[in-house]
Amino acid sequence: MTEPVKVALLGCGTVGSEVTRILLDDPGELAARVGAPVELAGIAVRRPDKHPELPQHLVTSDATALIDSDVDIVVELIGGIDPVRDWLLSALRKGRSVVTGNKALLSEHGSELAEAADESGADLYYEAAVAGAIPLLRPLRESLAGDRITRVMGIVNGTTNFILSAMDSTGAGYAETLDEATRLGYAEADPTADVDGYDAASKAAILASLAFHSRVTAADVHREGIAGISSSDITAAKSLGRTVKLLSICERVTEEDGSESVSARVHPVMIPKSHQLAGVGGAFNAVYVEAEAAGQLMFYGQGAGGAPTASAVLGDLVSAARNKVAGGRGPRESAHAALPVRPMGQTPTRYHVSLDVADKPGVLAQVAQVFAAHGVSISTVRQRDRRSTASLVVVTHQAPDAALRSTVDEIDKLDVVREVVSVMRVEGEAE
Ligand SMILES: NC(=O)C1=CN([C@@H]2O[C@H](COP(=O)(O)OP(=O)(O)OC[C@H]3O[C@@H](n4cnc5c(N)ncnc54)[C@H](O)[C@@H]3O)[C@@H](O)[C@H]2O)C=CC1
Ligand SMILES: N[C@@H](CC=O)C(=O)O
Ligand code: NA
Repeated sequence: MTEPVKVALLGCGTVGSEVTRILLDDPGELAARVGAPVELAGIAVRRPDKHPELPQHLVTSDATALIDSDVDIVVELIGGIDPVRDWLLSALRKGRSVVTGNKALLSEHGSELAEAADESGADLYYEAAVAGAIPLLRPLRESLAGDRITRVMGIVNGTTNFILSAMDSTGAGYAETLDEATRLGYAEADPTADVDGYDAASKAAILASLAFHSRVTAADVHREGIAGISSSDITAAKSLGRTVKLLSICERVTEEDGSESVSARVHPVMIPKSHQLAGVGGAFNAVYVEAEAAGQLMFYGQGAGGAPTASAVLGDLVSAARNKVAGGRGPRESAHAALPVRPMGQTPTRYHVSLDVADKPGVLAQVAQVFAAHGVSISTVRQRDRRSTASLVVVTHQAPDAALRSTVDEIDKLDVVREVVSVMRVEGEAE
C-alpha cells in the first residue's frame, strides 16, 4: 500500500470549510486520482469551540505544531500576512508543499516564498488566489510558457462586480449590496480590501508577475477602487451606452528607447454595453489574455465564494500530492525578465468627463482650450441645455494619464464650470 499524503489545513472559514467537506467526502476517489490516500492530518482554527461540526480529533488551535508535524502539504486558508508568512516560509523550508489562496501575501512576499520553495524543492501553488474557480494561473505558468503574453485584462474581484452589476441593473444602493456580498462569502474579512481595489491590485500583481516573468508587487500597481462611484457615474455611463466595471489591466509596453516595461493598474472603467466584459454580472470574473502566437483567450467563471474557490484549492492539492507520490515537483515559475514598472502618469488612457457648465457663449471653446493646452485630443463632445446651466460630456482620445488628470484639475477651476459631475476612464468604442 502506498504511503498516504498527509495534509495540514490552516483556517476553516468560507473556503476552508468547503475544502474540508470535499476532502472528507470521497477519499477513495481522491486516492485514485493521486495514486495514494490523501489524509487530512489536522485542521488549525483560531477557536476550536466554534467548530463542533468538524471531526474533533483533527481540530487544533496550534498551527505551528501542526505544520511541524509529519505532514507533506500545508493548505493555508486564513488570509493576511502575519503570522501566515512565517508559517508558510517555515513549511516550505522544511520541504512541505504549500497550497494557498492568499493573494495579499503572495503579492507582497511572493518572491521570498518562491525562493524558499525552489531551495527545498517543494511546490508553491495558488490557483485560488486569482479569479477563484477559474483555471488561470496554471495556463499562464504552464500552457502559455512558450508564448509571449502582451496583455492580461479583466474583472478579478467578485465583490465589486457584484456591487456594480446591482447598481447598474436594479439601482440598488452601495452599502446594502456590499452587505449581501459579505453574506454570500464573496468579500474579504475586511471588505475595504475589495471596495478600495486592494484585492484586485494584489491579483493584478500576481497576474503581471506570471505573464511577464517578472516580480510585480501590489505596491507597483496603480489602484483606484469603487467607493467613489456614484449613481451619477452609472447614469452618465448609461447615457453613453456604457456600463462601469472595475478592471485590472496588465500590459507589456515598449518604451521610446525600445526597452520593455510593465504597466499594471486597477480602476473603474466605462465600457460599451456591447463589450464582452459588460455582460459579466454578479460575482463572476472574466479575464482576457493576449499572446503573440495564441491571439486572444478568454477565461470566465465564478471568481469568489466558498465552493468555487475550494475547487481551485483541491486542484492544486491534487497536483502537489501527485508530485509527492512521483517524488518530484511541478514546474517552477520564472521571474528572469525582471521588467520595470511604468508609472501610471505615463500610461496612455482615455477619459470621459461630464461637466455642468454655465449656459452662455464661449464656454465650449474655453473648455476645449484647456484640453488642447495639455495636448489632449477630444474624440466626442455632447452638449445638453438645462435652465441656466448646460451639461457637457467630453470623451477624449488616448493621452498620458497625467496629462488627462491635470486637464481635469484645470477645468474644475474654470469660472464657467459649475461642477465636474463624473470623470472616468473609458475602454473600447461605443456604437
Ligand atoms: N472567500 C472567497 O471567495 C475567496 C477567498 N480567498 C482567500 O482565501 C483565504 C480565506 O478566505 P475565507 O475563507 O473567505 O476567509 P474566512 O475569514 O472566512 O476564513 C478564515 C478563517 O481563518 C481563521 N483564522 C484566523 N486566524 C487564524 C489562526 N491564527 N489560526 C487558525 N485559524 C485562523 C478564521 O477564524 C477564519 O475561520 C483568504 O486568503 C482569501 O483572500 C481566495 C479566493 C476567494
Ligand atoms: N473577495 C474576493 C474573493 C476572491 O478572491 C472577491 O470578491 O473577488
Ligand atoms: Na483561479
